Amino acid sequence: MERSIRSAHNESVQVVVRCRPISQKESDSGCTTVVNVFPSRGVIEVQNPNAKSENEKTKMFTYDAVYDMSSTQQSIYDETVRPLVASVLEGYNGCVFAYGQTGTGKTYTMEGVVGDKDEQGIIPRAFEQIWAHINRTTGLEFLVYARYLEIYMEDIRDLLKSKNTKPLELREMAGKGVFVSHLHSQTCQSAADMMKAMRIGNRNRTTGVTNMNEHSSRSHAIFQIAIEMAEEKSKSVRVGKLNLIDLAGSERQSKTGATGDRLKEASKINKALSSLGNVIYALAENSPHIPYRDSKLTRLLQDSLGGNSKTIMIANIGPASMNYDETIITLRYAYRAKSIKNQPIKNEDIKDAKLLELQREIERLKQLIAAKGDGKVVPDGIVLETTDEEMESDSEDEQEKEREKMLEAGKLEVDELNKKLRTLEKQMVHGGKNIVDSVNENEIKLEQQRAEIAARKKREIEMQQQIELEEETCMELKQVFANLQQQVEFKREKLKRLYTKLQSMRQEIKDNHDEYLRERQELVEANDEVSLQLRKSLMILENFVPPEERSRLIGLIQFDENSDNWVLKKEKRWLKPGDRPVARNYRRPISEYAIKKSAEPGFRYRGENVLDLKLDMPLRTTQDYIRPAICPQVKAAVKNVIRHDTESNRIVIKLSPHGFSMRGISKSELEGRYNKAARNTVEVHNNRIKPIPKSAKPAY
Ligand SMILES: Nc1ncnc2c1ncn2[C@@H]1O[C@H](COP(=O)(O)OP(=O)(O)OP(=O)(O)O)[C@@H](O)[C@H]1O
Repeated sequence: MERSIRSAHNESVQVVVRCRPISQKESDSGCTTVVNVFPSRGVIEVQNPNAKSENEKTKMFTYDAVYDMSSTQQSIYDETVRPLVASVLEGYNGCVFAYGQTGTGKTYTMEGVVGDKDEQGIIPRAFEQIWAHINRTTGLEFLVYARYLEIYMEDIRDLLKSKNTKPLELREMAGKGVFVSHLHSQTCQSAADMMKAMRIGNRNRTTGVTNMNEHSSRSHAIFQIAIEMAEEKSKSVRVGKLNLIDLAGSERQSKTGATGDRLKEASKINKALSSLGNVIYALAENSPHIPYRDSKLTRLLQDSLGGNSKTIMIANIGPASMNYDETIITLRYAYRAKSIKNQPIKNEDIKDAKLLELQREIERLKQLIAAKGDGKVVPDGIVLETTDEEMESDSEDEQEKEREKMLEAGKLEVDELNKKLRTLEKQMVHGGKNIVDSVNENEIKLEQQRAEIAARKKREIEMQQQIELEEETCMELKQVFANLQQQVEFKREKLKRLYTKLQSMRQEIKDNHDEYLRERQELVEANDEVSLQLRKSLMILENFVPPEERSRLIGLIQFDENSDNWVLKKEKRWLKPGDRPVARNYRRPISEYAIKKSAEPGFRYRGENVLDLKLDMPLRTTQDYIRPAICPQVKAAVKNVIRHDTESNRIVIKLSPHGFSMRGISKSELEGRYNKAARNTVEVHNNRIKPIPKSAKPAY
């Protein structure tokens, strides 16, 4: 899709934080509330329940807006999301995503209680706003479609299709950015249509139970809405796109009680979220490399973070003391995200919009119907008007019959075309259609008032933050000191305040440094593991793969941008006459016997790639050797015989005849070795080591 070339202005990602009420489970387990929210100043304060010093006690963060436990779904929507959806309706890209620890209210904020007017979340409210706008706007034609996908364990799934479909691929195209290929687009004609799509998708979404949340979202879910709009009969189309994202929760495995598959799932979730954190970090630091390619989530969010979208991040936190660490991590991420700058641009004059295609098809059908409808054209383009000569040659009756038959067929075709036209026209929505229903004076006034209040509140927070900042610098100037003592007192007070601030900043730097060290350690460990794997693979390649096969593989390997992975190209093999094809890289049962054989364990083809094979380990190893059990009586009898024989110097140790020649040890050398340990008590005779009777003299 082309984008208009317009000078874009920088706009920061808007970050808001919402703290949910303490849950019954948390208060039952004796947790206290450690989060204080100051909505009028946009400030969140968190008390460290395990603080060892005064400096560690309170942490303070400032955001664009903060919402406390009593905040309503309506206020969050009106104050933060409504202006963004209004921009999308003008042709901008918009993105709202909820981030936070598991069980902190991301799904509640994004979806809420579906069907409950007060409790419904951002997604259903956005549907209402979009359709209220369309129904009120006259003179515009709209084409609206929805897509719903989830990223589960790094696989992309279409939530509007049945659950067991193949994972979808990510693609990247110049001018179109990153997109998911073959994702189903559901055309919508009302908010109800969108709600239906959302319900279908939610039924297909992967959820599970964890210690922290009974209905935990185990995947990242993205609801995409595209709104194409054009003035009637105009060829200039604008497209607004909205991404509404409910991320899976960040979590500590120990807290969620994850084991087995759930643990694997959790580590994938954490990996994707940590790559999101890395992208946020790199953008905030203005790093030259932004690691978007590290996960599918970050690739899909590329436009929303540092791209051409207007973006709101909603960081969800819980107030309980037991979640202090996770809360701080979320607040830090959110704080970093504040400095990300996007360049939103209006998508205008889009040449490959579906709306244009639809308009063209409708126009074509209309022309076809008009041509067929006036009775001149029947199927296969036969012209019904007959010439005088023809009239003369055929009988009138026959001609009449023929004509009726053709007209009938023509009518059927026109009906079919009309049906098709109606279906296509239905997909396109003419703005202002339900103007009577939706233009309720009071409702519009109320909406305007809400928008005004929201804008005023935003201004107030900004002003308050500005005032607090300036207060520190201007206070001194404003103060008129009665005497020197007062001045000293004031300065001491100021110094104290600044010192506290300095201490808290030092602590924050220390915490950040500790976190950095921890992350670095994790990276080093991950790197070590990857290096080990690499070394192992290289070792196999160097020692077990013939050089010609190795260079063939190197020639075939290439990086696939779409799957973001290395793949083996298909090799073109030109067979010379008489050559027999050899199975490479795959098993190729060619006869019934081979098929039967291939089912047997250990069966292999000559041409198989050894890299794909697992080592056939022996069924038993020497380590597994279990001595045969000997009954104690037999053991005692054998011991007794040995003792008796040793005492009477009759023991003979039989040597393998190869022992000498293989090792090249001479008779005298062997005797020397044994006698060194056995104090001149053995002799070698006819390959046998014999103890020398105590009475006899050594032979040398
Ligand atoms: N602001 C709120 N007011 C009232 N209840 C809330 C609020 N936020 C969350 N809850 C309740 O907390 C519970 C967990 O919320 P939710 O499922 O939305 O969490 P989540 O962050 O989406 O979790 P996960 O990451 O595991 O999917 C739900 O029962 C929800 O109703």
